[in-house]
Amino acid sequence: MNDAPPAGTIDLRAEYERSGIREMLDELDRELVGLVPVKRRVRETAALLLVDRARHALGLVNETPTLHMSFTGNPGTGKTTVARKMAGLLHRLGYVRKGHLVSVTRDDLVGQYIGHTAPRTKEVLKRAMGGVLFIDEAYYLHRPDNERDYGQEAIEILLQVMENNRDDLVVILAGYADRMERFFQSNPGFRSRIAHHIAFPDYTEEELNRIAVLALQKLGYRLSPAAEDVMERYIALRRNQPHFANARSVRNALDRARLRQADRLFTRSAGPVNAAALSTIEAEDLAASRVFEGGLGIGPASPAVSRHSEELSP
Ligand SMILES: Nc1ncnc2c1ncn2[C@@H]1O[C@H](COP(=O)(O)OP(=O)(O)OP(=O)(O)O)[C@@H](O)[C@H]1O
Repeated sequence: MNDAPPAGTIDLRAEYERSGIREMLDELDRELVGLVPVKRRVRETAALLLVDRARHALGLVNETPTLHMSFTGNPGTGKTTVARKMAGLLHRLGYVRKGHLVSVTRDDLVGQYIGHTAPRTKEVLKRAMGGVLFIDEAYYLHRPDNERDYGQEAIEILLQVMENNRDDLVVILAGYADRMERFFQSNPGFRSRIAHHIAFPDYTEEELNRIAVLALQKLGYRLSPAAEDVMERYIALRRNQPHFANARSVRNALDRARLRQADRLFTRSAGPVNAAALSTIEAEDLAASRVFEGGLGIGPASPAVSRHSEELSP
């Protein structure tokens, strides 16, 4: 029996399996909580590229599609993580040679003195060739208040490379949606070179809680039931404080909780500790956070008094 499709046809399903794209999309689904619209867009992009490859193979097109993208959203919403996955996807489908991600900000591209910017930008572009160049807070390249800003030089080089090296470099511009929109308005060259705009929503409290559990699981830790409640409160409070950075704030909080757990075990354990003690974050490890200054948000003023609240009361 011959599995090859009839001449002049292409089995898209088989290509999907063979290229490893399915595996990659499944991984994206498993590893990232929420982000439903983003995952949908990544899946659509994969389908578009599979179809483009098939069209190439049948001689219907011979142009490389424009793959430059913009990822907009607040800090810690998964933009860098998804960009890394996107780089892998583009590599598996043969759109970039190596599939690595080079993440930069204005300071990596723009020099402080005359003559420093072009070599800097070119050096970054050289490193990124064959992969994805991720420019975080890309709008800082443009300083509308200063016409002689060196950022303009970097912009011009980038625009040229985005046009001429489309077959070996994908550029992703990332940052806050409103600032990016203003940046595109004053730099139409970028807008016209970007084909895919993906918006990253903020996580809901429930998603942030799931992110916490998943991140700890990956590290081989767990929250005690009482700590789960404190985590929920932590997220509810932290979300409304300045400098909140979605999943990143959650991960940082967990890093600090692990430090406190270690300190607690070290200084207060009377005898030997078992695996459970070594892998459990207790309520107090989280409750010591500055976010709770002024109390744990538990008591008459708090509408959601939990079943573990008495354990946390002073
Ligand atoms: N949906 C998610 N599920 C699980 N972990 C996530 C999710 N989104 C982000 N994270 C984790 O949160 C951290 C921050 O994510 P990432 O760096 O991708 O965000 P970002 O949008 O690029 O933020 P910034 O631009 O501020 O760096 C990473 O450790 C990442 O693994």
